[in-house]
Amino acid sequence: MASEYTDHQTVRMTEAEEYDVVVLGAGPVGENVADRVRAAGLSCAVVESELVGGECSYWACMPSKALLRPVVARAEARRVPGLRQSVQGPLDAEAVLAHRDDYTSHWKDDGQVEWLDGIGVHLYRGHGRLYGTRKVSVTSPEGEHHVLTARHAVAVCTGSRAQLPDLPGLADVNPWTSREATSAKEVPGRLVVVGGGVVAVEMATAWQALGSRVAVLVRGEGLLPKMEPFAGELVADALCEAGAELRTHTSVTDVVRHTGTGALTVSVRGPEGDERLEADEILFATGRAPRTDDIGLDTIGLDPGSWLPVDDSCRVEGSDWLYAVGDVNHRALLTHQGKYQARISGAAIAARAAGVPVLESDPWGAHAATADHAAVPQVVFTDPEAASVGLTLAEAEATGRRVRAVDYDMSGVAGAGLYADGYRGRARMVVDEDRRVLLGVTFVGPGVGELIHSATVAVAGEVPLERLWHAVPSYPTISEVWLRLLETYRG
Ligand SMILES: Cc1cc2nc3c(=O)[nH]c(=O)nc-3n(C[C@H](O)[C@H](O)[C@H](O)COP(=O)(O)OP(=O)(O)OC[C@H]3O[C@@H](n4cnc5c(N)ncnc54)[C@H](O)[C@@H]3O)c2cc1C
Ligand SMILES: NC(=O)c1ccc[n+]([C@@H]2O[C@H](COP(=O)([O-])OP(=O)(O)OC[C@H]3O[C@@H](n4cnc5c(N)ncnc54)[C@H](O)[C@@H]3O)[C@@H](O)[C@H]2O)c1
Repeated sequence: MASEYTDHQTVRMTEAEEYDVVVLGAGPVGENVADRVRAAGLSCAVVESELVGGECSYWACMPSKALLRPVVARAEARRVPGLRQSVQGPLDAEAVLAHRDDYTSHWKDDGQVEWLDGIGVHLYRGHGRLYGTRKVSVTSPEGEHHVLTARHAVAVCTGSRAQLPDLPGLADVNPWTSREATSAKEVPGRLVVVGGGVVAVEMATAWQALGSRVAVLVRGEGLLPKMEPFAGELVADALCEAGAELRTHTSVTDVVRHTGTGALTVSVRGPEGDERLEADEILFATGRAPRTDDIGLDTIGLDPGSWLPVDDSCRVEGSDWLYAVGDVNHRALLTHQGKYQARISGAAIAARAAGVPVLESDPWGAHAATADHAAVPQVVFTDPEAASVGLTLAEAEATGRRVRAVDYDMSGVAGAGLYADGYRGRARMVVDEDRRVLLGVTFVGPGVGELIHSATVAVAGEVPLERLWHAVPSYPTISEVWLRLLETYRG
């Protein structure tokens, strides 16, 4: 690490303000690091440039799920005989958007600030930057400067932002990113969605059901490429049945917004050659970039704009005081996994501050985020839901282990048939044949989001197959798919 930064022209020094721990970024992850270190009796300051609660509360998880819940509930109700007839009408888009607004507290963070206050964390509003070893400078919106010193640790929890492709003039047409897709006040007539990942499928599902005519453009083979192939296939079928158009092997080459009408012409290249699509909005759901370009990484010898690789206690490699937690370390860009890392790193910071000589850093120890490697769960809140934990078959095979995939058509489960008429879904478990434990599980189908934690327990707990036979699923629930998977494995 480089020695302390001394450019006093960049920041006017104020009297040093000292804390045990300084957290940069008050998203869900920064909040949880602060909570953990406070619970261990350390003093803590948090620096936030926008809203306490971060991307998740205002432009990601919460608004997107508030938009999707009525969509999925209506689709499921339409599959229940006796109820179907009552839910044939369109969604009340205005009411759905109003519900979404309530869920984001109308983009106000008073509640979260009160919570921080309640746990005794000092909030500095403003843009924070590292300022040499264990120091953070903050410039408030009013132009006031503070230099905070951390006695033990600085935790960078600045998250990620949408990554736009490098198309000339793209910024001039004001494309939607995940922020606009989750906060838009009106339903666009025609929406082009670029990308086939989680943001793309969730937002295509939501806006198609809210009344947009959606076209999804995917440059690769299909949707949800990070999951088992059948997940993307089932979600694609459902999106198309809902009226969306899906074009694979298709890339955007140009986007023009017309003055006057405000409409867009989107030039695309696909299997049919070059074409032009007309749209009212275009959403780029093309991945994320780390928010590290302007956080003073250069003052400690690190590269601005890079993800921050960490060890299993979330400490930045080569440092004894700098931690990077949540999206910014690029381990698993998910709120629940970032919060898990916050619990682990908070405990590690507290243990090191207390002078504990040896941390519990063995796999699955209290100071090791082992689940990041072996048991990351994710639910994609589309209709049908897609939920997974651990490794896909392809990932498991790539580790060189002797593995076997066991598949089951979930329509054969009694509880699934009761849950929805004509239930369509599929399950896969990936078995480590030598250890006879599960490496990964994927469920796709209505209602599987609430099923995946059972698989997370099995994978993280490395529960032997022989013992899984004794975990008896209740009749008649969808969970009986576990029994069917075990029977299929036994043959
Ligand atoms: C549309 C969408 C839907 C999603 N849905 C889900 C979901 O359903 N479930 C799920 O688990 N995950 C979901 N995610 C992912 C989830 O939003 C992220 O994993 C999560 O927000 C990461 O939390 P974080 O605290 O690391 O970062 P963020 O939530 O991005 O918070 C970082 C905070 O740091 C602040 N900050 C940044 N730079 C500075 C600076 N220099 N000074 C001061 N403050 C700074 C930011 O203002 C922000 O408040 C979704 C993502 C998107 C885009
Ligand atoms: N329910 C959830 O858990 C949830 C919901 C939304 C987002 N998230 C998380 O947020 C993160 C971001 O999601 P995301 O969907 O933006 O990213 P992603 O990485 O999952 O998907 C991005 C997709 O865009 C494609 N792409 C990239 N550049 C492109 C280009 N120039 N042209 C066309 N396609 C391009 C990629 O091939 C990829 O399939 C993910 O890690 C995801 O796990 C989670």
